[in-house]
Amino acid sequence: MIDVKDLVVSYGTATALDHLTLTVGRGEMVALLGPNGAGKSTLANTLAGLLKPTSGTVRSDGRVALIPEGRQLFPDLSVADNLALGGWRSGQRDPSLVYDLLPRLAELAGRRAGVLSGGEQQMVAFGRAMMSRPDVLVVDELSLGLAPTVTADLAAHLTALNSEQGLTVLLIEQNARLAFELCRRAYVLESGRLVTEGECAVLADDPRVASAYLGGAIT
Ligand SMILES: Nc1ncnc2c1ncn2[C@@H]1O[C@H](COP(=O)(O)OP(=O)(O)OP(=O)(O)O)[C@@H](O)[C@H]1O
Repeated sequence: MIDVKDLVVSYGTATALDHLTLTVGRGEMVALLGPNGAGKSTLANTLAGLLKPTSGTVRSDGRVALIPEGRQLFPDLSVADNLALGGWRSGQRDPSLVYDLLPRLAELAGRRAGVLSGGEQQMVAFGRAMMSRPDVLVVDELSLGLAPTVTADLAAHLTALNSEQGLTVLLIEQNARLAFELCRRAYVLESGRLVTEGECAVLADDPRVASAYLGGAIT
């Protein structure tokens, strides 16, 4: 569903992704971990078509939607208008599917996005992505700055979409515990290169991964 081969993405002379190869199969939910500056958002933006590869290829079947880092809402527009912008490319005007999925958004529809809490804003970004009826969802930092209960609520929605509707998900996360809970497989990126990949259960027992991302071994 997502097939990235030998991908190089540069900003001028600075290389952010350095010959990256990874795949996410149809209906899979796969995690991508990495420290600040590893190139995670660069990959997300390239998958969403916002950045062009310098070399290598990025292929995906079907429509790709992005929940961008920092949400990137239009703060002066209403929640309903932010959602409508998400449906612009696919011609999807009716937000009722998204309101069925995330009923709180129907209650917030008339509110200005800029006055919402961080969790509510992330829900709007989630709903906006779903307005395009994606086959593949790239989530750039679901949990960033959110309370654990809010993150858990959003994660439950994501898991349901993946397991019940077969949505393919690439979950980019700083919170490795969350990523390992939600995903079976993960890739670890550092300085634009893959340093390890595999089953989350195995990675969690890898001392390098545990000390860098889990604050010590998982018990
Ligand atoms: N617009 C830009 N112009 C120049 N360099 C950039 C630009 N955007 C990102 N970079 C650089 O590319 C590298 C990868 O950045 P990127 O934002 O993809 O990392 P990240 O893993 O998402 O980091 P974070 O977790 O902090 O968001 C970094 O060295 C960053 O400084």
